[in-house]
Amino acid sequence: MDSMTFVLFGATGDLAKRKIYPALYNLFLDRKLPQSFSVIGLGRRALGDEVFQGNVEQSLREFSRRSVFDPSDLSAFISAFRYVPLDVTNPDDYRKLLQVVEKREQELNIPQNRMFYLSVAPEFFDTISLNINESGLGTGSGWKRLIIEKPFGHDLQSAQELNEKLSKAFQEEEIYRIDHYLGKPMVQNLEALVFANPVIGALWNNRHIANVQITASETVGVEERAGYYDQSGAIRDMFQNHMLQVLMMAAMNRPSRLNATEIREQKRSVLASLRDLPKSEVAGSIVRGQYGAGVVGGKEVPAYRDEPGIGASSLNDTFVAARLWIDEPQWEGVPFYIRTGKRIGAKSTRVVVEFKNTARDLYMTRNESTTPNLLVIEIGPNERVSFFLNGKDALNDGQIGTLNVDYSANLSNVPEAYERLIHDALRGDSTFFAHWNEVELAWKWVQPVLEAFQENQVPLQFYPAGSNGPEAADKLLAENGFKWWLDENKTALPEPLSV
Ligand SMILES: NC(=O)C1=CN([C@@H]2O[C@H](COP(=O)(O)OP(=O)(O)OC[C@H]3O[C@@H](n4cnc5c(N)ncnc54)[C@H](OP(=O)(O)O)[C@@H]3O)[C@@H](O)[C@H]2O)C=CC1
Ligand SMILES: O=C1O[C@H](COP(=O)(O)O)[C@@H](O)[C@H](O)[C@H]1O
Repeated sequence: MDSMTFVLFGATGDLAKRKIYPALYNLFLDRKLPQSFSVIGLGRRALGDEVFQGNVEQSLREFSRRSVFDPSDLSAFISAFRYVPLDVTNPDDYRKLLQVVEKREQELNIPQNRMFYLSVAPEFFDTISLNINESGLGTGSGWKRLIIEKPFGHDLQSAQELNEKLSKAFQEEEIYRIDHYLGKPMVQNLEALVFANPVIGALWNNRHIANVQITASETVGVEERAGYYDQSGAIRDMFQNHMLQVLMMAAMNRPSRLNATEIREQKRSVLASLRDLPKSEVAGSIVRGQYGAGVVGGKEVPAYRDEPGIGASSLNDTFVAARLWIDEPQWEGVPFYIRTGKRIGAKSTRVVVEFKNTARDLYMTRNESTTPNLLVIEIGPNERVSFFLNGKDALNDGQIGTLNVDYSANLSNVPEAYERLIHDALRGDSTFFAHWNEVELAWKWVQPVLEAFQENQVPLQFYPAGSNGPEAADKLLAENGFKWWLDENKTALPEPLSV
């Protein structure tokens, strides 16, 4: 791997502390960082190198997935860190930064390969990229790359404007837009499950699949992010990015090769084939919800409108459910349902594929009922793949019951999303980053939904905290003769045989 300088904007912030430093440290211990590297942290605070290095060490002790710290590893890692006070809006500060970067490159005798990581508020993304360009930081003799956090715009127009500005300083292949869902092992695994298993791949079409359900439910509420979340809602915070990324990964066609260009092209093609949802039809296909007071994990929690920083009449969506259609022959007639919400009874991110129940008629002649075969792919908090099949229950006169073929991954100590993604970016592999084409198409699809919400054309459905979301989300499936398949605690997955 190329030696490089990692320039971190937002080095004193929450994300750096909780995710980026632990990720870099784990990569260092796993020998996945280059032999020589330099990290330059930036923020407005006036810190010296030593204090900064102490803060980095503190964050490792608090947030790293490893709990044992070898002093020599730790000091070798920490010694790569320097701090430069910088206001992102001040061009002079970038010139000072350039001097420090160059000095470190000379000391370490490394090429001018520079990774710029923007872990700051999105309103600074364009200013920073412009200043990187104008200060000479971005015109060294090595490569330059930009890792950029979400959110990428707050609607179609702002995303296009941002992209336009970024593209003045960075080529598309130099931009790595983080979507941490793409760093999750089971999201990455969707491709292998379908394309490395002919037995599943052969069924991956409308002849065999009745519907696909993608859920990301969370038990947490708005937490301390009222300012951001009340302007964003579930539709921007989760749906436009993470949920549509999972949809693309689940529904893409077979790539001819397993490289970034091919996989991203197949993903793009899923979004390009999504049936448009005109504003006038949003209310028929989208459910918009907000949590009321309730009980989550045995604890009483307040309604969204009573959360600190949220207005008493906020119409913000904390839950969204949607029915989507992909206008490709492979998926004709197969509804894809997506739902995501906060303050739901259980934390669960999963894809459930319901197969057509063609065995039903045969077994009905014996007064027995079969359950549709289900493939359940749990993305988090556990990683698991389960097949729910039908079989004879020896303990019940050989009647048909549900067999569960279950694979549970023990991923307790595997690299977490930020490690995998930063490692990929350092290697120049953009497969699991969001390409502009995907981001733009995602905003294009979502834009009429944003407008319909804004104009209050979609009724806001209240649901008690701790429930599964508004009943209207169940009706969305019932209209097509389906129901949500939930997790074991929430009863609706078929009860497996005890044999
Ligand atoms: N925190 C999280 O879990 C997640 C965050 N994100 C995204 O990551 C980014 C960072 O979030 P987070 O770390 O939570 O934010 P924080 O508010 O915790 O940190 C913001 C950082 O920006 C720096 N900063 C603010 N203004 C300036 C300025 N004018 N010049 C230079 N530096 C400045 C701050 O440093 P100082 O105060 O020293 O100036 C600080 O280091 C955001 O885009 C967010 O959306 C995405 C997913 C999850
Ligand atoms: O990006 C975000 O994701 C989290 C959910 O992530 P997960 O990995 O825990 O599923 C969500 O809570 C947050 O609001 C959103 O900004």
